[in-house]
Amino acid sequence: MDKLVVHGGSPLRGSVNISGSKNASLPILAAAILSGEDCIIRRVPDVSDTNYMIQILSALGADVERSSGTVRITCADISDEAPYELVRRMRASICVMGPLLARKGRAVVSLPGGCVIGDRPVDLHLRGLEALGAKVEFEGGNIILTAPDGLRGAEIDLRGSNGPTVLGTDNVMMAATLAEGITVIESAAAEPEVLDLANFLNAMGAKIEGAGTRRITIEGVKELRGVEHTVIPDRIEAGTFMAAAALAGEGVTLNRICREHLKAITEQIIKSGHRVEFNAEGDSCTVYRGEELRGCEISTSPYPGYPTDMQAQMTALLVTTPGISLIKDTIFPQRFMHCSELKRMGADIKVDNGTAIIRGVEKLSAAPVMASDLRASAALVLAALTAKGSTEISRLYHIDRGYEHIDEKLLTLGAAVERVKG
Ligand SMILES: CC(=O)N[C@H]1[C@@H](OP(=O)(O)OP(=O)(O)OC[C@H]2O[C@@H](n3ccc(=O)[nH]c3=O)[C@H](O)[C@@H]2O)O[C@H](CO)[C@@H](O)[C@@H]1O
Ligand SMILES: C=C(OP(=O)(O)O)C(=O)O
Repeated sequence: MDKLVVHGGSPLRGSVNISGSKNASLPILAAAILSGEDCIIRRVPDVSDTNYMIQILSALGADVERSSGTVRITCADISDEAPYELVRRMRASICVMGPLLARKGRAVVSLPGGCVIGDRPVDLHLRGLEALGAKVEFEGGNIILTAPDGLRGAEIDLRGSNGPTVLGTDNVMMAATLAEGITVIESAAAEPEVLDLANFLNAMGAKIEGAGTRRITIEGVKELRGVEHTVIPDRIEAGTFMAAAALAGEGVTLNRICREHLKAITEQIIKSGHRVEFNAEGDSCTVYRGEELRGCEISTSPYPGYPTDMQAQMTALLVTTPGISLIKDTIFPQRFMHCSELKRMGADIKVDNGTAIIRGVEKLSAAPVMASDLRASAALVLAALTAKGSTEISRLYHIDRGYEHIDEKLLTLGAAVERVKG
C-alpha cells in the first residue's frame, strides 16, 4: 500500500490544471449502457474509481478503450449482471442499475453496504425505479430488478430525510429516458454533476428538462444514440487546491475550473480571510493567503449549498485559523474520521452531534496518520503542508480514488511530497 510523505513548510506557488469531475464521470460512463452506439467521453480523470467503472463496463461486455483522458465505450451487446467482485469495490457502481434496467429489462447489482462516512442506503433509488414499474427483489446480497414489459413514466418524489439523493436522481433519470411516457422527478438533486449527466443524455437523444433544479421532467424515447461529451471540471478537486493555496500558498492559480460551481466554497475561503480573484471568463482563479484570518461557521447542504465533499478539507484549513470555527455536516453527520487524525497532529477539535468545534492552534506538528476515506485523506495532506516536520500518510489508495496525480500536482506547485510505493 502506497504512502505519502509530506515535508511541511514549503510554500506553494504557480498554477495547476484541475481535472474532469470524478462524480460527473462515473454516472456518465454508466449511461453509455443506454445506447448500442459509440460514446466518446473526454476529460475523464485517471483515478481508481473511473478505472473500476471501466472494468465493470468491460465485465458487462462493453467494448472500452481509454487513451489518456478520453474513453470510448460501445455497449452493443451487454449482460444484465454486474459482477460482485468489481461492484463491491466502489459504492458508485450502483449507478449501472438504472441504465441496465432500462436497456435490458433486468438488472442484478450487489447491494452496497454502508461506508466509513456513514450509513448509505439505496432505498430512494429503489423507490424511484419501482415507481417506473420495476419489480425489486433481494437475493444473496444482490438487488434484482425486473421490468420485462419495459418501464412506464411516473411522478416520483425522491426526497429523503437528509435531502435529495444525487446518484438516486441519476439512476431514475437514466432509467426514465427509455420509459414509455413522461416521468417527473420532484425533490431531485440539483448538483452540477446531475446537470452534466442530463446534458450527456440529451445529446444522446433523451428529452430531459429541468436538470439542475429540484424538478426534472423526462419524456421517454425509444432509443438513444452514440455521442461525444466533455466532462465538467471537478469542483471538489478545485476546492481542495483552493484550501491548499489558502493554507500554504504564495499565490496559486487554478486553471480549467468553473466559477459558478465554486460559489459556496469561494465564499467560505473568503470569509476565513483569504483572497480569491477569478478571471473574466470564470475558468481560472488565483488564491492568495490572507493576513487577517478568522474562524467561520459552515453547514453542509445540497447544491448550491456548501458541499459535504469539501467538509474535511475546510476542517484542515480551519484547524490553524485563529478563533473558533464550527462545521456541521447535515448530509453525512458521521463524516468526521479525519478529526481524530488531525488531533494527533495537534489540532484542537471536538466533534459533537454532527458538528466539529474547532479552536484554531498556531501550528500542527507531523505525526504518522492514516487516511480513512477519500476526502479525509485530502484533509490530512492539506494539514501536513504546513505542519512542522514530515507527516507520513498511510492508506493512500483512498486519495487515489478521486484525485488525479495529486502528488505530481503538489510537486509542481512546490510542495515537498514523496510517494513511497508499498
Ligand atoms: C459518486 C458520487 O457522486 N458521490 C457523491 C454522491 O453520493 P450519493 O449519491 O451516494 O449520496 P446521496 O446524495 O444519495 O446522499 C445524500 C443523503 O441521502 C441519504 N440517502 C441516499 C440515498 C438513498 O436511497 N437513501 C438515503 O437516505 C444518504 O444517506 C445521505 O444522507 O452525493 C454525495 C452527497 O453530495 C457526495 O458526498 C458523494 O461524493
Ligand atoms: C464520498 C465520495 O464519493 P463516493 O460517493 O463514491 O463514496 C466523494 O467523492 O467524496
